Amino acid sequence: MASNSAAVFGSTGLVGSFILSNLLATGPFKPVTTIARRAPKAESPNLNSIVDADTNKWPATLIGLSPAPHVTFSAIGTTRAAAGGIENQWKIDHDLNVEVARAAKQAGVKTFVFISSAGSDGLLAATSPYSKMKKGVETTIKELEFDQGIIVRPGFILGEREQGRFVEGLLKGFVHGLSYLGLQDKIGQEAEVIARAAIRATQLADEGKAPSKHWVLGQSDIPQTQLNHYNTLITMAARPEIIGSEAGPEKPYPYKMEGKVISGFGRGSKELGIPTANLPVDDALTPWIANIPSGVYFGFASLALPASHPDKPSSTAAEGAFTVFPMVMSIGYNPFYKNTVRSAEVHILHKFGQDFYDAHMRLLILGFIREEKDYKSLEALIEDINFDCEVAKKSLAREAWGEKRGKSHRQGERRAPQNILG
Ligand SMILES: Cc1cc2nc3c(=O)[nH]c(=O)nc-3n(C[C@H](O)[C@H](O)[C@H](O)COP(=O)(O)O)c2cc1C
Ligand SMILES: Nc1ncnc2c1ncn2[C@@H]1O[C@H](COP(=O)(O)OP(=O)(O)O)[C@@H](O)[C@H]1O
Repeated sequence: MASNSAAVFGSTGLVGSFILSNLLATGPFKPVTTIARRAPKAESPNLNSIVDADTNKWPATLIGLSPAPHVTFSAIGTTRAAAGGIENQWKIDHDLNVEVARAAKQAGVKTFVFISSAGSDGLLAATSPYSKMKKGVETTIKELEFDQGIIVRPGFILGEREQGRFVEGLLKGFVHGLSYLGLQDKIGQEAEVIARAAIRATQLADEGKAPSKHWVLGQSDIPQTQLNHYNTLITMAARPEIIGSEAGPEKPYPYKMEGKVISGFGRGSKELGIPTANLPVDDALTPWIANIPSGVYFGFASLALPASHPDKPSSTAAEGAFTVFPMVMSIGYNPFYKNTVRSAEVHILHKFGQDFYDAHMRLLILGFIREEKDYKSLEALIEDINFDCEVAKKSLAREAWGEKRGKSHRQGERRAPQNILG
């Protein structure tokens, strides 16, 4: 059994897809196996995706995995409407989860994580069928006596479901509104926050820091656990200066997005001395963005600067022509500032003589540097961002990442070649 392999069930759902993308982007887990009815959206050389429409076969498939996964996550769940009635929902939310947990035990899985629900242990557990299903699975996991059982009990799960649900959209607005009152963490949690808490809990368990062998994370533990994740997972000393293979960007990269540069909160230049050009985050235009981990990425930005802009090179005098620059960017909630809306902000590695709001910007995202973190001081945030800039510069300076154009990038004078910008 490899101590760093993981399996994820429910990987095409809301929380499961974030568990998968966070494991692939940041986790030390290799390989990450998914067993699902459909292939997950995530791509990675470390992903072992097993697609099988017959859920009855999943337990045997899990038992047959070699090496057996060290950790297994189950975020399997559906709705009564999607399942076509409560009986069918029971077969998935209860029976399938129970079968998967039993198979995991038989396979020798050490840590089993189940995404349950906040109602599973209160008054509701006795009355609501949904809570009964979750409670039934929790009881099985406890009885199976894994080395470590982890039960995550979120309230409302906030985030864009693949199908996009209207009611959920309304709820999201309502619960986000509560964040101003300091109540959001107690009522509903972002899908990505739940996923990170689940992953971080497995790491704490491996470090012998789980409070018990059957660890239940309640609603207010969830943001706290993932905050620990931000604070302790990455230390400067452990950060690599170069990211990615010498041979060039690997799947799932590149990601592309584009749009007009919009205003942010005006903190970049004023507070940090690091201006960031913001692009609107639109899940409809860039569906991949809903499922990628929040964090710091790097790549190239092409800008259509107006003819009047002092940084517009004479060689690209034509209006609408693009100039390419290396960039580092943050996608997420900026935990230091506790934003409740996800933003995409690009710091271009070039000193500009003038702003370029409204200019059209195209991004080619080639790799992931690190997760976003909370910081004790503004200085610590600035120090980390400056280190990110160095990582981006060094990583992009390699030939397969665009070094051939290194000079022109630095001067911002030519388009990047076809093999990179496509
Ligand atoms: C490379 C890079 C890394 C960043 N990392 C973090 C981070 O770890 N945590 C955080 O709270 N904000 C992070 N930020 C976001 C800054 O907090 C953000 O740019 C700042 O709040 C400016 O916001 P504004 O553009 O809305 O004015 C990062 C920004 C950049 C460009
Ligand atoms: N190197 C750079 N990278 C990104 N934006 C820059 C850079 N230099 C100047 N800018 C300009 O600064 C703006 C961002 O300023 P900032 O203070 O972060 O405010 P806000 O994020 O609220 O718009 C960008 O939209 C862009 O027009």
